[in-house]
Amino acid sequence: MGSGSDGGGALPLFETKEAKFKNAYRLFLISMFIGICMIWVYRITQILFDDDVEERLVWMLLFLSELWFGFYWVITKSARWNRVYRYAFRDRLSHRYEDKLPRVDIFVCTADPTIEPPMMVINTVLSVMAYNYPTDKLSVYLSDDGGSDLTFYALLEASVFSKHWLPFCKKFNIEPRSPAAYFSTKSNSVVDVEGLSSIKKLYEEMEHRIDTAANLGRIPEEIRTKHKGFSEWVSVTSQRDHQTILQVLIDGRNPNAVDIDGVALPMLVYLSRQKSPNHPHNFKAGAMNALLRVSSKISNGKIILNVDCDMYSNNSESVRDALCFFMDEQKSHDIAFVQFPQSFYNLTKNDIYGSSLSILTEVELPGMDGCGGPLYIGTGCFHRREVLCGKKYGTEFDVEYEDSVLINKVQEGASKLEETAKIVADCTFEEGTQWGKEMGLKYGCAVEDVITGLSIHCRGWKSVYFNPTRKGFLGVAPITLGQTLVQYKRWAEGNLQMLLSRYGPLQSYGVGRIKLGHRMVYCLWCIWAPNWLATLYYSVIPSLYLLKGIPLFPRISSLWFLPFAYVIITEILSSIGEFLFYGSTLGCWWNEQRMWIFRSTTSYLFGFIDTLLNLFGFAKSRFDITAKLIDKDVAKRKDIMEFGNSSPMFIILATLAMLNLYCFFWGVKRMIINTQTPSFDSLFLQVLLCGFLVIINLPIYNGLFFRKDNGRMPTSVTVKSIILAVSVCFFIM
Ligand SMILES: O=c1ccn([C@@H]2O[C@H](COP(=O)(O)OP(=O)(O)O[C@H]3O[C@H](CO)[C@@H](O)[C@H](O)[C@H]3O)[C@@H](O)[C@H]2O)c(=O)[nH]1
Ligand SMILES: [Mn+2]
Repeated sequence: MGSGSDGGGALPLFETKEAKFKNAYRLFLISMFIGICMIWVYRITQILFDDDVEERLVWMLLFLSELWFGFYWVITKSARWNRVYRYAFRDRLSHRYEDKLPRVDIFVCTADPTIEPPMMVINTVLSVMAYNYPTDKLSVYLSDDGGSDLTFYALLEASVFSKHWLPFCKKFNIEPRSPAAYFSTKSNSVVDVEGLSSIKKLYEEMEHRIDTAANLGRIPEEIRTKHKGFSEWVSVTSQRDHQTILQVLIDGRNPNAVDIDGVALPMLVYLSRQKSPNHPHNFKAGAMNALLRVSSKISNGKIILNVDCDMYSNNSESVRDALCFFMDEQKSHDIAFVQFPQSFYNLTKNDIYGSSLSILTEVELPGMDGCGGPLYIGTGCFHRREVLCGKKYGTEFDVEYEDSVLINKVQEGASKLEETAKIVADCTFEEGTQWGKEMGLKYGCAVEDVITGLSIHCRGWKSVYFNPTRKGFLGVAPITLGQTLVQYKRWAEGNLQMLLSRYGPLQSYGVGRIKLGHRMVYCLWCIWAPNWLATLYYSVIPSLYLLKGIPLFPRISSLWFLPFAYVIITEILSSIGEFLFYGSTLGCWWNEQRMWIFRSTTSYLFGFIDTLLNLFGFAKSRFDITAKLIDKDVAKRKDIMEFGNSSPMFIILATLAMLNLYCFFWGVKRMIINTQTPSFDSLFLQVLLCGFLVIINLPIYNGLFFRKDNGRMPTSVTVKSIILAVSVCFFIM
């Protein structure tokens, strides 16, 4: 072991294990699938030809909905068919490669100083500067699409604070290395008290200065004179119209760039690419591509880590962990990127908006890893630079990691470097090039990350999903219902655009390169949006027919009842099982069921419509940035659902809730009073479905009628939803 870089016969740097009880689980899935087929058979055979036309139509559409759900079920379970789990051995990596570690460039993206506070951004930056990795091989780039001098100022402060923070982290080997996160953990007793209080004081002073500037609305003159970079803002008139601003805040090549212990600091660069109203800037994808080019002129790291500005590093070993997957002598040759899960630090106990993504991170991504590799989800992801720049998988790929020392030899000063690197961030630079198409991140899709990952898979590469016990990255999940639904709308829209693009998993592009199973799992996200149709149908029609007293499901005493019961019960139990097994609560499961229905009838519907509008050229693509600032008033109510405005999404939700409430009570009442209508026996499943929807919607009734706080539903929503729901019921009766 450890006999040189060829690694022949050496122990592997990573290991892959299959999930336990795989075959038993597969058998179980097959039994469920048989149940689903029986439901389809029931719909086909039981259609009554002497029924009236309307009822036959309703029945057929119900069948189509169930066909869709069954199909979607197959897709979701395909992501569970072959789960694998990865383990990295970074001690072996250090042993074999410590002096040959590659350069790593870290890209942090921010876009708006008001909804992404600079203090949060620099905490993320500091956390990644403090990785346990040779500092001369680490470069950190901040892309600021907000073009804000406040963000620049905060980064300048961070560059000074890092001289104290990095030695502190390394001396006491602390975790996590985001100062704000670290100061709020309770377990920092191992550190010496004096050291802790003095670093905390430095941090608080810095925070105070930044807050003062933020409240002032401009950077005070005495600060502006301290760095030449501020002069760039003299000519900046707007966020959307300015020249490229590139400032090397710490020049890692400079022997004077050291911390208080005399240890070299990582490179730290601020970039705000040129913006002009005449050029599309392509949101985050455009920012990433500018970073790719600028960094290639400065540090040109072979490995690139991309994080969103709210995702601080929670584990100082992540770079080394990721490298285990890139540097194994036998198994690394086709691995293009290593994706860590998106995890969040601001979740409430029962995760009221279902934003923990726990099933995605614990079940679906390991499942995708088993059949070709996880998707690229935009943050917490390590890429090989060449792959991100468009390289195909093939023999010409060199796995040689020895760094060319070229960059170090360049003896030009930082200002000279800024001048040369700046040019590639101009908005005209990409004209007539393959950037955004065959090179870099793809343009024109609301999920630039996922489609870029897919195109990499189409070029023959694999990817790896790594989910260590100590989470690699922690970020901010949206904290209001509105934000959550808008975020999902963007995702649903982007994924549907992807399905329709030439990379779409159903398209022929990439056939043969990307396996059927892998395509199926990709579909899981691609077809989120179309779910709205079947879900909406299922949450309206059976309830209205309950009101009319017409049964649409088999009676309890019929044999056809069995497949329904089997599928419903096993699906509920197995999904509860998944939640509990991965450390979630029953409450989380319940909230996730609610959010699935809410998203389907709002985010997915709107995402679907916008995709179509976009396709036919009626709408321009946009990127609604998720707010990371937590409003104090909202934070007080974090355990109840936050509505607060009269978004059209809320009107839909409220109308559906009212409709089901009405159908449930009138339907049941009529069933009891009027003996003409069919009995409970034949309406049981409909009552159950409608009752379930009523219970799911409890937070909506609460928001409509009982709450007094600012997070309640506005009265206008209450009025509109009641009128709409009542009219639908009268119309149908
Ligand atoms: O014009 C823009 C817009 C956004 N961003 C950055 O993109 C990141 C993600 O934006 P956010 O609003 O936080 O979106 P989320 O929905 O939380 O992001 C998820 O989904 C996005 C795709 O929809 C991916 O880009 C993200 O990486 C992924 O975390 C943030 O750091 C932004 O600063 C830019 O740099 N430029
Ligand atoms: Mn985000």
